[in-house]
Amino acid sequence: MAQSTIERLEAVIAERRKASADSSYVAKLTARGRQRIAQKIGEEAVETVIAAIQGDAKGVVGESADLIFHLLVLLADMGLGWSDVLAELDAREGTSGITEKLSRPQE
Ligand SMILES: N=c1c2ncn([C@@H]3O[C@H](COP(=O)(O)OP(=O)(O)OP(=O)(O)O)[C@@H](O)[C@H]3O)c2ncn1[C@@H]1O[C@H](COP(=O)(O)O)[C@@H](O)[C@H]1O
Repeated sequence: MAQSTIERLEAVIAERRKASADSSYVAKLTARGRQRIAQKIGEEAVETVIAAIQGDAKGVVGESADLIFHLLVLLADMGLGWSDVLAELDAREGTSGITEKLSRPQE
């Protein structure tokens, strides 16, 4: 099966975690610790929110990419992966009242 963009990026992040901090952003950020990685997620989330409020669609796309990238770095640092997040979302499928309402046949 073809790898998704997220899966390819996860593999790159896993590899770059082992690189030298001089040659890799992932290695440099990882060396600074989980608190700093988490802080970067907060910063990127705020930048996404600001772009959204400004109606800056290109900005939202760029900041969302930064946000998801940093989230993947955090998941890797915690021994987790995107598949864990997808499994959680799958488990929630059909549990929301809104989803049930939307999927119920019209009377
Ligand atoms: N997708 C990304 C990616 N998105 C954002 N960034 C980096 O995230 C940083 C965010 O910018 P900021 O201005 O907020 O932060 P900064 O001032 O550079 O750094 P801080 O000291 O503030 O943490 C920038 O340095 C970007 O280069 C990324 N760095 C790497 N990747 C991917 O990760 C791969 C491995 O990268 P290296 O680890 O550098 O080899 C690359 O091939 C890319 O595919």
